[in-house]
Amino acid sequence: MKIGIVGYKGRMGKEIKDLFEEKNHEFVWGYDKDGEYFQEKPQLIIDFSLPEVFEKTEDYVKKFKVPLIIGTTGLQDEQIEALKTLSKDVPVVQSYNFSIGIQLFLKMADLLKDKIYGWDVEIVETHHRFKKDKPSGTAKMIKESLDKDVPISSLRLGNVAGDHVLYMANLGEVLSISHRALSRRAFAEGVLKSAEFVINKKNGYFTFTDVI
Ligand SMILES: NC(=O)C1=CN([C@@H]2O[C@H](COP(=O)(O)OP(=O)(O)OC[C@H]3O[C@@H](n4cnc5c(N)ncnc54)[C@H](O)[C@@H]3O)[C@@H](O)[C@H]2O)C=CC1
Ligand SMILES: O=C(O)C1=N[C@H](C(=O)O)C[C@H](O)C1
Repeated sequence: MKIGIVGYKGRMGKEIKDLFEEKNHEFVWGYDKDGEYFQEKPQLIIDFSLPEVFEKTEDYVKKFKVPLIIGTTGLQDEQIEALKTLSKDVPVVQSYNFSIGIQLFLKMADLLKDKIYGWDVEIVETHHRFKKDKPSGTAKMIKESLDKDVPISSLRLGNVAGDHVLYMANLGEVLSISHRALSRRAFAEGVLKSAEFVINKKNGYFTFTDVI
């Protein structure tokens, strides 16, 4: 595959570029703060940047008419709507977490959500000090999967790649589900799976749940 990355100079951008190149795919196009890198037209675009870059990504996806995989967090509702509109013309995969472990976490949360009536439920997420958004996109996905208003606590500590814990307690016991990304590689692997999934699709809106 010949890939393009929005945010290619960032932490995730570099991890994704490295992984794809290790697997003999080619990085041919990029967009970052200092503009465009152009070698040739990409076959798909991957966006790990910031919500304020979204419109630029949208323009490039329309211009190249290629699939989009987007992991940028903190998107506004209107931007998610815009992705759904875009997906009528090109395939789109959107997720706030591309790790397999978080997919399993969401399945466990779904299994438990009807069985913890009256329990205290809280989410704690911990990330590196450079993270711009709070709470994390993953914490928002976990909360959404529970169908109820659950408090989220956010810690910003050192270089933590991404920890999420769902605590559930009654007066006699505490149950928790926890996930720790040991590095950004786990997310990049999910992006590669998504690229293989989406590359030959014509259009449609997908999440990482659809991919695995
Ligand atoms: N969905 C997932 O599995 C994951 C999502 N993320 C999300 O990915 C995004 C990026 O995370 P990191 O790589 O850690 O951040 P980062 O700050 O290292 O990288 C962001 C990149 O976007 C570029 N950028 C910022 N403003 C720009 C502008 N106006 N125009 C063009 N480029 C611009 C920066 O120069 C930088 O290279 C965040 O939203 C983060 O929450 C991060 C890890 C996993
Ligand atoms: O910014 C990060 O680093 C991460 N962001 C995502 C989020 O906001 O949930 C996913 C992951 O936890 C790392």
